[in-house]
Formats: sequence, C-alpha cells, structure tokens
Amino acid sequence: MADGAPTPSAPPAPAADATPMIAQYLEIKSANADSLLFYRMGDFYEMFFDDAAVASRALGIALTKRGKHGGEDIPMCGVPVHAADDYLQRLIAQGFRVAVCEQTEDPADAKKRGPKSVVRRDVVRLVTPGTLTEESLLDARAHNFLTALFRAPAKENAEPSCALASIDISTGELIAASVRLSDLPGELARIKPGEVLVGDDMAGDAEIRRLIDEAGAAMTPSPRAHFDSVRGERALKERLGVAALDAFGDFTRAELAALAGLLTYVEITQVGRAPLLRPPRKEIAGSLLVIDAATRANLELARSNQGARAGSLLAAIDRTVTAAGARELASRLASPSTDIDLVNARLDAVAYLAGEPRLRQAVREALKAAPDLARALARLALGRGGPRDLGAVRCRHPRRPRSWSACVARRRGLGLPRELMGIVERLAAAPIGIEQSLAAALHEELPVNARDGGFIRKGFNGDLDEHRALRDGSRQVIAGLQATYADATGVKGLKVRHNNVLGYFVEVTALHAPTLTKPPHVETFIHRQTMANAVRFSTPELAELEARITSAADRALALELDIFAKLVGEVLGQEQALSAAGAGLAELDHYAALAELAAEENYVRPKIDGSLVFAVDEARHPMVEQNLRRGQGAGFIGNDCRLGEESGGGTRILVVTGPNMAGKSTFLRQNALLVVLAQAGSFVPAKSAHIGIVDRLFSRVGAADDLARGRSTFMVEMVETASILNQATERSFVVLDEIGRGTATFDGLSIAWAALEYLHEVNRSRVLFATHYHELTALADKLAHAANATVEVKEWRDEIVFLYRVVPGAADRSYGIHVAKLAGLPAPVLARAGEVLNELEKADGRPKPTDLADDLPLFQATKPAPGLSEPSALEQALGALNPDAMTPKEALEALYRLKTMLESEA
Ligand SMILES: Nc1ncnc2c1ncn2[C@@H]1O[C@H](COP(=O)(O)OP(=O)(O)OP(=O)(O)O)[C@@H](O)[C@H]1O
Repeated sequence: MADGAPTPSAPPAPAADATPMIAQYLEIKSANADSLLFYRMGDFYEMFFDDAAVASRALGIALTKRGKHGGEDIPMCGVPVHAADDYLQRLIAQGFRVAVCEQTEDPADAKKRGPKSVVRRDVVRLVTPGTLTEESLLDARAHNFLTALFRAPAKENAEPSCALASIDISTGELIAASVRLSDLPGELARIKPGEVLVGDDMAGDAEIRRLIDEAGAAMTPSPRAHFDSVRGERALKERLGVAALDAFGDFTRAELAALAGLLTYVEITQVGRAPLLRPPRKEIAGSLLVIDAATRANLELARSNQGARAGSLLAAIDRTVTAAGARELASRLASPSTDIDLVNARLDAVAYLAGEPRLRQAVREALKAAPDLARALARLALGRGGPRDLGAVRCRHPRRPRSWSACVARRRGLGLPRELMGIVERLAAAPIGIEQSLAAALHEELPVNARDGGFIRKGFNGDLDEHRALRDGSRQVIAGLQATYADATGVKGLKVRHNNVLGYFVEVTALHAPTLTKPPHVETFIHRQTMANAVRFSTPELAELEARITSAADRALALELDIFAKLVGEVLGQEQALSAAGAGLAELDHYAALAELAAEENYVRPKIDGSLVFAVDEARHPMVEQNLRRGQGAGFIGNDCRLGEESGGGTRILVVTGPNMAGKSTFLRQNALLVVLAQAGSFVPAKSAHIGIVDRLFSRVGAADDLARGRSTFMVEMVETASILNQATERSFVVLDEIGRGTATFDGLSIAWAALEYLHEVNRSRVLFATHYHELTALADKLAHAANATVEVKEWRDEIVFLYRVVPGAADRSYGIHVAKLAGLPAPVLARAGEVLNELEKADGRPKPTDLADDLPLFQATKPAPGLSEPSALEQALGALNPDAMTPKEALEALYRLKTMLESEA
C-alpha cells in the first residue's frame, strides 16, 4: 500500500458458511492484500468487507450489505464498470492501489460445470500511481514516471550514491542515472515520479520515506530480490532484442539493479502484458545542470509557490499546441543541459523557426491536429487501446503544410539546423503503408472502445459488409412487416416494437386483441403478454428475422474485432519507427513553441560558451513581467547584470542592497531563471545575454519555518547554506536572498559575512547576494571580486517611489517603515517605530548592539526618516473617520474636507 492512504485491514479467513463466490473473492483478495480489490460482477466492480468500508468512505458512495459470512453481514459497495475510470482516478489520487479482477470466462461455461460453480476470475492489472495509461487518469501535458531507487554498495572514500531507473509506461520512456545521495532530493524533484519503488530493506529508512514524500510520490516497497542486476540486464536485453546494452550507455551494476526492480514491478502490475520500452537512456552525471529541490521550488520552475502549474516558469513559457510537445518542453525545462554544443544546436533550431514566421505558423497549425501518438501506442501495446488509438496512428502526419515540405526540400542539407534535420529524417522514415491501410480501414469518427463496433469503413472487408447488410436489411424488413400485418389484420394501429425481454413483437390495443387471437390470424400471432391497455404477440417470421439480425450483428462485431486485432498487430510491428516519428513531432512542437515565445515575448538568443561570464542586458523576470502586463500597470523594468570577465573589474559577487519591495528578489531570481531557460535551449527575456555554461544552480531565500519537518527557519537556512558552500564550484551560479536573517542580528551578519568570504575565496562561483545587512557593502569594497549594487527608489512627499532600476553602489537606507505604512500598519505603530529608529540612528548613525532587539536588522541610514515620527494632520483626520457609521452624504463631505487639507499641506 502506498503511503498516505488508509490501509484496509486484512480480509477474514474463509468461514465454514462461505459461499463459493465469497470463497473465491477471499482467495483473490488475500493474494492482493495491499490493494483494494475491484471484483467484477456483471456490470459492476464490487468491493467487500473492509475494502468496501474504506472505498465507500474514500469515494463517498453508499455502503450496503450482501449476504452473511461467519454469521456476520458482509459490507459491500460497488462502482459501475462504465464509470470505473473516474473512481479509479479518485482512489489513485488518494494513494490507494487497486487490483482489477475480471471474469475470465463466459458465465454460460461456468454453469456447464455445475449449478454451484463460480465464474472464473483473475486479477488482470494492478493500478498504481506510477503505472497509469488511460487518458482519463493522466495529465496529458505531464509525464508520469515510476522510479525504482537502489542504493549502490558503499565504496571506500566515496560519497554514498544511488541509482535511479524510471519509466513512463504511458509512453515507454526509460531512463537510468546514478546520483550522489546528497543530490537525491534534487533528482526526485526533477523527475517528479508518481510512485517510487524501494527495496524492502530501504523501506524502513525514515529519511528515504521523507524524501519520497516531499517529492509528492507514493512509496512502494518491493522485495529486495527483485533488484537483481544480472536479471535486470537479461530482461532488458530480451525486451530490446539485443545481445549487449553498450549501444545505449555504460550502465553500472547499481543502475541495472534499479532497472531490474523497475521491470519486475511493471511485469507484476501489468500481469504479463509487456508495455512498450524505448531504448533506455542513460543520463550521465555532469551532462545536466544540477538544480536541487529547494532551488526548483524557490524559482517556481514547474510549480508555483501555491503548488499549481499556473504561475510557474513552465506555464509562463509554454506555447506548445500538442500534449506530447508540452511533455517535451516540461522535460527539457526540468533538465537543462551543460553540453555547450547541444544547447547551441537546440538554440539553432529555435532561431531557425523564430526567423521563419510563416513556416512556424504553418507547422503549428498543422500540429494542432496531431494526436498523442506515444500514449496511443503504449495503450495499444498493453491491450488497452481502442479504435481511437489506431486513429492516432492514421493521422500521424498532420496534413503537411505545403510551405513546410517545400521549405524542407529547399533547405535539405542547406542550412536546416541539425536538430530540425534530425526530426525531418525521423518523420520521413516513418512507415507510410500502415497509415494508408489504417486510413482505408477506419471511419472518420471512431468510438473509444472496440467492443462498440462500427469503426471499420464500408468496402474494406466484403464479409463484414455482407453481415452488416443482412443485419440492416433485416431491420428494414421488420419495419416493412408492420404495414403487411396491419393490412392483413385490418388493425390500423398495429405496431412492431422491440424490447430486451421479448425481442421484436407485435403490439395492438386490448380492443383489437381478439382479431389476432381468432382464426385465421391465430395461426400467425402467438400471444406473449397482456398489459393494461395493450396485448403483445410474436410471430415465427419476426423470431426468425430477429435471430438473423442478432447473428449478423454478432458476426459483424466479431469480424470487426478480428480486423482491429490485425491492425493493432501491424501497428505494433512498426512501433519503433512510429514512436520515433511521434517523438519527432513532439520535439518539433516544442521548438516551434519556443520560437513563438521568443517572437511573442521579445526574447533573444543567449550566447552560450565555456567562459565564466554572466552578462545580460535589460533582463526581465518572465513571470513577473507577464503578471504586470495582465495587471495593466507600469511595464517591467529590465536590468543589466554583469559578472565574470565582462564585468569590468572581474566581479564574481554582486551584493545587492535596497529597500524592501524595491525589486531585489525579482532581480536575483530573474538572472537564475535566465540560466535555466538558456541551458534548456530557450531564448531569454533580455536585450542580450552571454552565459558561460553553469554546472550547478542554487537559489535560496532566508527560509520560512519548516515546522512540518521540525526545523526552525534558521536551521533550514543554515542547512541550505551549508549545502551550497560544500557543493558550489567555479562554474556554479548562486543566488542568496537575505541569508542569515533568521537569527540574532550580529550572528546573522557574521554568518552572512563569512559565507560571502568563503564564496569569494573558495567556491569562486558567480553569486548574487541580496541583503539588508548594510555592513556587508563594506565587504564588497574589500574583496577584489565583489561589487555593490542597489535598487533605486525616489522619495516624494514622504512617500517612497520604486524605480526598479539596479545601479552600482549601496543603498543608503532601508525605508522599512515606509513599506510598513504601505502595508497598512496602524498609525500609532508607525509613529512609534519612527521614534525607535531615530533613537537607534543617533550617535554617528551606527546602532549599538546592546540597544537593539535581537532580531532587528541593522541599517546604516544617513538621513532621519522625515515625517514618520508623527502622523500628519491629514493622516490623523483620515484615521478618525469611521466609514461604517457615515451616510453617503457625510462620506462625500469628508472626502472634500480631506482633499482641501491635502492641498493646504502641499
Ligand atoms: N524590474 C521591475 N520592474 C517592474 N516591477 C518590478 C520589478 N522588480 C520588482 N517589481 C515589482 O515589485 C514587487 C516586489 O519586488 P521584490 O519582491 O523583488 O522586492 P524585494 O526588494 O525583494 O523586497 P523584500 O526586500 O521586501 O523581499 C514585485 O512583485 C513586482 O511587482
């Protein structure tokens, strides 16, 4: 059972009075004790005993009873089969696992074995958070990974590490990687699995449980024996049909063990059905920009602080038009690269499409019609596909816009960037024959389920057409019979009707019934039913036609299902080339979307190289910029940031001071976001950008309390600061926002001071450091590679005006009380705060530690805060008003009075 959901207690042992059905239920349930058992009975999945109690609570459905067991009522609840997906989704979202148990034989065959025999049933699938394939259970625009975690055997003098193997069984994507244990949280935050498998030896490790929980995944313990590297290697080779795995990467024993655990679990949950497997991809340490979990959360890369996609960087830049394209974009944004050539090749593709607006529009228009090929193929492979999934293969190529093919033909080998050329080649290599035969076979409009029939075109199969003609022809003959019978009997109101009990029958009113029950008609019409106002008859002719219709319909459906199975077989035979084409379309969509973004939002191509430069001109924050635009207020003010060789004095560290609310955090984060965007292959919101490739990105804010984890603000800050100081390299980019604020002033200042010195001397990373400790500006003057910057504000009539411009130099004061006033702090508190501040600032403007409350930040101010010590007459008058007690007229008069006061004060 995954964490988080209540575990149903074990089923009772079969009692002496157990019916054969309950005995069967209990046997299957005890083999699947950790799952809720969906036990198929006719048109329902039923749940019994404790499963029923738990599920009825979780789903809000009625709990009933069915028979007795051991003298007690058996609790029961059920969900209709046709609506099962909806209920499954709700159970999975609550952390349950569900074993789906189907009838595996025809009830008629069971009856033949004797009156007491039960229909055979078996579990056909375990539904768990990490093994979903149904459209209705998945987010179309996000991957759903199942990840197996394996702790690598400890090596002397080496940091402990672990291997991760992940599969998205809804697309077949398979990835393996090894990470240091300290990087595991970041890696889980990057992959964002729905479910994590761990060996049962690791399942008790509280730290591992916590990490998995924090990644938002369900944890599933698996027998340790499943993580067997020899078995993993063998299984993978067999599945891929290769003699050696070398072509896919150099997998370590630990990675093979993780792969083994993963594949075994997939086999168990899919009960023998083999999902598609793309060739495994090995992610090599160092090839990706390392971003830890805290940084991902802090920069709101895929989720906003509220936990939603809306408001995140991903949502702000996503212009894809297909679900597969959206997944591609999400993966790339989660895993920016450190490979300079690769990043530049990706930027070439975006640049090309950015420079060809007509082609881009044509491609995007055509892609809108492209179906989700990867997920359709995965469902077909697992035997869960329907006609619509075949339909997806049929229109793999959205009708190619002429400009696209012409353009590609013209530029083939002539400057079409490498990445786009690769896509064109994959699309060209996709089998055309299968598409044509599907187009010939399938109707335009397709049902979801094959068992509904009616999806094969007329003219595709002679036999099928014949049976359909017989079925439909007989229906017409039946319709004609009504007139014949009415003429023959002289009963004008005679009707031929149909219901499930009688099949086709003749119906007349009670008044006319005697006509049919007397000779000569009594020979033809056989009495079946007398209702209040009507009498019903059958005839041998109707019965015979009905039998013909039923058998023709059954036969037609059987033929359709045969054809369906053959077409599925053909499609799966070409699955690899089709998948490659599907992946190509997803990539194309994501490149065209990034180009669209660049054009729409005025982003530029960053220059990416191996230097240690970070130089951006007029850079903007993608989310804040879009928010401001929506608010229709003033626009976003772009800001430069220069670090490394291009900074003039070789500045690596920028100490940013400035009032609250001035835009410091925005400035810090936007630069970190530019690194992520650029290395993910996107253009960036700036006038120009030059970024020397970054290996690790850190972004920290003086944290809020993390009470759930039992750590104080300060402890969290220090743990995170420690991880940066221990890991950041010369190639890293570090953003620290008010680190040290969580403790007493001088302690915090001293720690911030020492951390800055360490970053300067030892880590030598590129660093943006925002602080309210004005003392740190002196440090920037002292350190060779540090400089000060501040965010400009203007004072106007005792108000503060934010200019949002980052300029060289240090802030002269904090304006904290001004901001507090903006926030609506009561006037007496503001007045008192002004007095305290004045006191503190006396004696050469330097506060004495003994005079300070422990957590009051230090600010060196050159000017007193004018007007803040006492509220103005206007403020006093305003404060004295009580709007609730005023009539509209009084309110209007008060407004005029205030306005006059304002004018006389000015
Ligand atoms: N460059 C900019 N152009 C326009 N508006 C901006 C800019 N930067 C910030 N803002 C606006 O100012 C608000 C506050 O910015 P931010 O949170 O970065 O300030 P801060 O200096 O970090 O404040 P504090 O010190 O209180 O944390 C933002 O939400 C945004 O609306």
